[in-house]
Amino acid sequence: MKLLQLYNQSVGDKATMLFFALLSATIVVVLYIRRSATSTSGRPSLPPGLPRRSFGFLKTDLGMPAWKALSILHEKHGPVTSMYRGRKLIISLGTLKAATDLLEKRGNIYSSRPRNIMGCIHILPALFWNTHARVSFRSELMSGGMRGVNMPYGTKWRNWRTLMHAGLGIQATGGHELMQSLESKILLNDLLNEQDPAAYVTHIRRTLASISMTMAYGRRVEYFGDPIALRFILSATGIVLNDVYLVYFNWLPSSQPGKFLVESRFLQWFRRVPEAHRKIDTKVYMELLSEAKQKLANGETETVILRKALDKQTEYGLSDVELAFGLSAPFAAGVSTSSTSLEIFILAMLHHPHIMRKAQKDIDSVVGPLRLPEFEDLDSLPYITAIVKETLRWRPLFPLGIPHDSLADDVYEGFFIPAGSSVVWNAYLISRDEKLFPAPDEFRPERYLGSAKEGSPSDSEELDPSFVFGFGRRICPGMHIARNSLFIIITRLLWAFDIIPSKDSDGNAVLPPIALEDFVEALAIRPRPFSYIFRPRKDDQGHSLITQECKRAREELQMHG
Ligand code: HEM
Repeated sequence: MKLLQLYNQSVGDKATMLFFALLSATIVVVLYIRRSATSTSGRPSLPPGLPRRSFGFLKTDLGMPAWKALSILHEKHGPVTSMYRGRKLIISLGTLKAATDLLEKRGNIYSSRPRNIMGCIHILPALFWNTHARVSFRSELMSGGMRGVNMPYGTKWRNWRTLMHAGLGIQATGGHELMQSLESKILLNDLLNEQDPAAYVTHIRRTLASISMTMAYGRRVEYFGDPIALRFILSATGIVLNDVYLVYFNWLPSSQPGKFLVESRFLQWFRRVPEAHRKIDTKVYMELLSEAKQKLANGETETVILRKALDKQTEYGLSDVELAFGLSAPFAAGVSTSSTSLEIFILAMLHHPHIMRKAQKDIDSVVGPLRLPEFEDLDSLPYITAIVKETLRWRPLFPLGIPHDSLADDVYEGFFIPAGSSVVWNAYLISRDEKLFPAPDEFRPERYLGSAKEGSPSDSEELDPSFVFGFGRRICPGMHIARNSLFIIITRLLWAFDIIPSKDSDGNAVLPPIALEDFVEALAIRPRPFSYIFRPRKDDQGHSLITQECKRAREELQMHG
């Protein structure tokens, strides 16, 4: 018996050893074959950067924000660099020229999006480094692939994009100005009456939420706690509600390994939560859609996107649910982006009071005390337009853009870019390009004005940080709406208030940090919550003007549905 046990044990040990020897040999052979298959002999090499790790599915923790890590790689390797995230090749473009050359001029190749089954598009940069993606565009499991921003290049995306252009494009922007103006009048009044500075931000978000919701569904967000709007904000922007999301965001990449995990049958337990969320999202969007349809039929609203979507529904073969998801885009993509930009503007004013005073002087001389600034003042207020541009450039909201996936093999500047690479543009580095923006760390609106326009690409071209809105076929369709919202809100805020720092218990002014490293890091950065005060700068007459304008705005919005 003992002999038999010893025999079994030794055979077992041998079998185990044999098994491991065979396994190791197989791994070596597979790695060798893969390496040879991807060898660069006979064709250009991949852009230099961080090579693939053998166990690439493990998290690549760079120990610093991704925009910084990739900027260091660019310093070493030039305008095109690469790194792997798992098996996914990430190509980073570090100059405006490289980004324009590929993402714009070769838009037929570089206009798709990475496949993203579980997490969110924000996860892509979030994967490089240890961070929670707090605001996200949901993806396949959570949206059934119905969110346009995540859609791969193709007919479905093009159809969705047509709707976006109809409702948000440059021709449509004029149609939204009245509503943007009325909402921002209400914002001024809300801020004037707000006693708690910590609540300012909720008024700003309400305003932007209402603007987006009205554009898509013809429905206002009257107060921040509006349940359907709140649900929508959480759902469409993916603001993290609970730890379950954090778990997904932390370990389920949009790269290939995550894809395999999600697709593996016995590991699908985690589908339940996102699918449950999708059900709730669908319910909210469908309710909003049917309410909007009703209003449209009764002539109570006129939303261009919805009308166009209904006109095209049959031609595009869109189900009601697809249509409802499609319409959620302005909200999903437009609220947190615009409100974070306003927070960045406020930070800039706290740190550069002389710029605020200069802007106020301009506004006072053009507008005076007896009326509010209007869109018609835009041409007379170039300094404010310059402040809007500088806000967008100074702290680019998407320091690495939103990844475009490539659809075909390509060669650029002698480097091979295989199909299926994720291409990001390093908006942070572009915003720091000394040739375009001398003294780039300074917040300096003057750089866009008069003889100071030393960074303009040419005499005929105006210096504009439009790269913050992306490139080519996927460029942000809401960019004009965003610029308009920023212009009217910033002008009115500066007309009505001084933006000043809060004080600590000893009465010293507290200036919040402004370094990008201090911001919350995700695909879109945002400042950590900070405090400040809107100090009214108008007399009683000015205050009653704000109150009256707000009352009229509410009535008018009521009339327009
Ligand atoms: C300061 C504000 C904003 C910034 C910085 C911004 C930036 C961006 C960027 C970088 C992209 C990706 C572009 C690309 O892949 O090349 C994008 C896409 C998008 N943006 Fe914006 N955005 C802003 C506001 C808005 C607003 C207000 C709306 C709608 C009302 C909007 C709607 C969209 C949509 C629908 C997409 C997806 C486009 C696609 O994938 O085809 N954005 N935005």
